[in-house]
Amino acid sequence: MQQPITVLGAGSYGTALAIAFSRNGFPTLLWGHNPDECARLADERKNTRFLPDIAFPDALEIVADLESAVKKSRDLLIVVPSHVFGDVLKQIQPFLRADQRIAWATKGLERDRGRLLQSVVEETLGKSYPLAVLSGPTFAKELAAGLPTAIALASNNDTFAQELQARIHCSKHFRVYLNQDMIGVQLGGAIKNVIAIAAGMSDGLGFGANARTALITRGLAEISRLGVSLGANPQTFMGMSGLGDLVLTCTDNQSRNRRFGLALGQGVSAQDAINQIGQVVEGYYNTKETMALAQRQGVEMPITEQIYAALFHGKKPQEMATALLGRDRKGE
Ligand SMILES: NC(=O)c1ccc[n+]([C@@H]2O[C@H](COP(=O)([O-])OP(=O)(O)OC[C@H]3O[C@@H](n4cnc5c(N)ncnc54)[C@H](O)[C@@H]3O)[C@@H](O)[C@H]2O)c1
Ligand SMILES: O=P(O)(O)OC[C@H](O)CO
Repeated sequence: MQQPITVLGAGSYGTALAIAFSRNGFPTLLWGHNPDECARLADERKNTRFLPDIAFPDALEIVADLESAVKKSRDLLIVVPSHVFGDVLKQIQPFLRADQRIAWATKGLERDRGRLLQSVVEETLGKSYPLAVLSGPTFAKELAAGLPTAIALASNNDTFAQELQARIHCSKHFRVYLNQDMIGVQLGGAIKNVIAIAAGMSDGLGFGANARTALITRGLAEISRLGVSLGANPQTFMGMSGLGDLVLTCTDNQSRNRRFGLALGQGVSAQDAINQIGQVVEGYYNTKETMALAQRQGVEMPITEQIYAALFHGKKPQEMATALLGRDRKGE
């Protein structure tokens, strides 16, 4: 009998990944923290709020009780926003089995302390569980709709990596690339959100394709510098969780981080922009943490610095552009 997988987090992406597993025929449990929402998902057999056109495959079961969601599967995939990631780990801890394997597709850094999520998992749950992270250019709606998509998967355990890859990879529309670099794969997915806010702001200010592309390119340089300082392989940032996700998020309006930046560039306040979007904007939460991490590592991140100044010190978008363009001349 096939082993089930439990997806924890029934937002747009958790639901899309649960659909991807169950569409491949694997028994998949999907847990959300709101019992009313779970009842609605179970009743309607679709996520009307986030993915209204996609019916759940038969292999997808909604589970409102966290204890049974955790206990029924050896493999867990956590897909909640980064600011509640640590809380969810604490909630699942009492229910964990000794043979559990834990993956996540959350893109972000630890709330307040700004560490990689792997450190949070290891600190909260110990170092005995095989771990894996999924990250790459994957808008939930396109993935759920079965449009061609590719992603990176990194793990500290080869067997877990291969088994997870085999379950979610689908030769018709979902390519899953294995990557050995857990640090780089986590970092690329987290920091691209901040750069996407910058690209959105640039477009919101009315700048053109040159400016957007310069931000993507220099943003990639920032991400790579920070990643290398943490021990990542620079090559990772040329892959799905680096360049891939950065281009996707900086250029397409499905991205909430980009739309957030667009609104800021057009003069909308951060709070109004967040309210208008009505979903998680990871870069908003993670800019502060990224700044803290860069400072700890002694890494220069000029674009991130400007986004931080705009979000938390009221710097105007036009002043940010002037500050970036007016930096000292330097080599590439
Ligand atoms: N949506 C995408 O296209 C996409 C793609 C790749 C990665 N991601 C990442 O996936 C993660 C989840 O994002 P999303 O897009 O699914 O968010 P979303 O805004 O669609 O939904 C957020 C979900 O989090 C749930 N939530 C809120 N507080 C919670 C708590 N305390 N415990 C458990 N669940 C809680 C909400 O009920 C909601 O279902 C983020 O890190 C995001 O960057 C999203
Ligand atoms: O909507 P965003 O900006 O959170 O981006 C979603 C995904 O991370 C894209 O890969």
